[in-house]
Amino acid sequence: MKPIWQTLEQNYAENKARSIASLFDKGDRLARFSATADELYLDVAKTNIDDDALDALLALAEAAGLAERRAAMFAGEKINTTEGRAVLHTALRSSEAAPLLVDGRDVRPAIAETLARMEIFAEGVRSGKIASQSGAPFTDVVNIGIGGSDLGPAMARLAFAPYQDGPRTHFISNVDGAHARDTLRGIDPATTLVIVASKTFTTIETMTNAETVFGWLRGALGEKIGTHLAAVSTAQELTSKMGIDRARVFGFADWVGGRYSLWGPVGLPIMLAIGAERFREFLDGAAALDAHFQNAPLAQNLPVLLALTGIWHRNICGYDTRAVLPYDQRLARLPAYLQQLDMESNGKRVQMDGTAVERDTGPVVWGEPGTNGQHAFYQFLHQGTDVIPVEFLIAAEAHEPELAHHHDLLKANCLAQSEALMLGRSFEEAKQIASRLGFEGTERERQAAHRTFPGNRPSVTLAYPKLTPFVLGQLIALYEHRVFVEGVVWKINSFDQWGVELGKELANALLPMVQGDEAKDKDPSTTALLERLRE
Ligand SMILES: O=P(O)(O)OC[C@H]1O[C@](O)(CO)[C@@H](O)[C@@H]1O
Repeated sequence: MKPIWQTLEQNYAENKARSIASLFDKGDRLARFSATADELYLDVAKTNIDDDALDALLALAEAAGLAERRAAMFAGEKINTTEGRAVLHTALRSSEAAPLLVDGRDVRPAIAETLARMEIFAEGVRSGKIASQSGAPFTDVVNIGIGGSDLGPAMARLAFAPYQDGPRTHFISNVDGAHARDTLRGIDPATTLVIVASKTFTTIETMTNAETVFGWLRGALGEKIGTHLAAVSTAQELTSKMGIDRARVFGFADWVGGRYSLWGPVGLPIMLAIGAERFREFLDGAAALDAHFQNAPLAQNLPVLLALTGIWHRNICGYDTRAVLPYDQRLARLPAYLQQLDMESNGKRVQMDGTAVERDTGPVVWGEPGTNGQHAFYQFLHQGTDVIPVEFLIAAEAHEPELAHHHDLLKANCLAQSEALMLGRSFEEAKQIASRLGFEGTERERQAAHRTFPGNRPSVTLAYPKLTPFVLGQLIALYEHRVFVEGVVWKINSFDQWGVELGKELANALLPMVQGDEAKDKDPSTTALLERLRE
């Protein structure tokens, strides 16, 4: 039997120029190339993957040991082998009762206890029972964190705007003082609760911002600011050093990766904004997708189909990037969130065993909400020299029934884009358009060339009834598991992030030179830049 990769490469070589639209002529393509999981519907039919290619891709997942790796993750085995850790963010949203052992200890009681403490705290703040120093209810929450301690709640905060009935939430992540300054402007420290969120509690950006924000609180409230503070971390002893009351510290274990952490205490700002009940719905959505990922046959399994489509585009077609284009303004931060989830997880160049990867790994992930993107970079998507596989997201219903005509336009645009990318417009059609515009002869040909769309550009679409907490939970879990499946096929560790370390170390070494020390052992380019950047 031919190796699976070779089968896929040959299939693509033979069918590269085939029209994607023609694939719909044969049989019921949609039945095989779409699938549902509770509220989510995934359509991967507008791609150049045919039945044989899908068979081979599914065989690839099986041959990579997907079922075993998946079972190992959910069972709490230490699949993050470079850090010697289990990977159990799924446990944070699970309502299963059977013990889940890590190092011989059941992790479920601590998860349940922390969630219950979060709920008491969040509902206390929301009701005004837990109040500011003056006794007035908290009106604002400032979350200080970066990466996984910021992107998840910041993304969800926007997504859940229709459900926001608690204090306003704000996010400070960048060490750039402008972020703190601009965020704090207009907020009253007397009624602001500050959450310091950091898995390690050593991240320089977060520690620096925390000191600045604490100073801001002290300026208004005096030295005793404890009633205005809370912390989220795995390093409880470090939170005490910062003077945060133990009762206000919400811990989690090292088997929750930063970029997978919004289901636990890192989600506290979301719970404060929308309440404990809605937050549970968010967890339930993710848990439903977890169950689907574990139980649905691979051929109808959303994360598997999405991952295999990604592998086809990355490894077989050789596309370097993928665009995530939510036709949902409230998912404006989803692409940024997915950049960390996907690129920090799968931007790897060695396999689990330390040898070089055999294939390209994670692509560049980028995107913007539709329809804004249409008026910016879609020109490139339709007529540029690179092909970019696109992932559209769209809800059947908006939260604004009185503005239904807006949503109709949004849906029409989303569908139009995937259709236009697939069908394109032939030179002949473009010539007819040029004729109608009054062009003749060679000028008609020239004008037609500019109005021709090559088409045959792939896209997938994710549709859901409405952007509810349950649906967002499903969506995020879907992307998490997609990243996992791709990582399994590429044989990489999707749960470490050594690639962020070198820059951190060099920044520490450079700081004294930025502050005036002589530049030592630096290349001429860096030395010259240091000179220029000194105040
Ligand atoms: O939550 P912490 O420990 O402050 O880390 C923040 C982020 O920094 C990283 O370690 C590296 O960027 C991310 O993985 C993490 O989400």
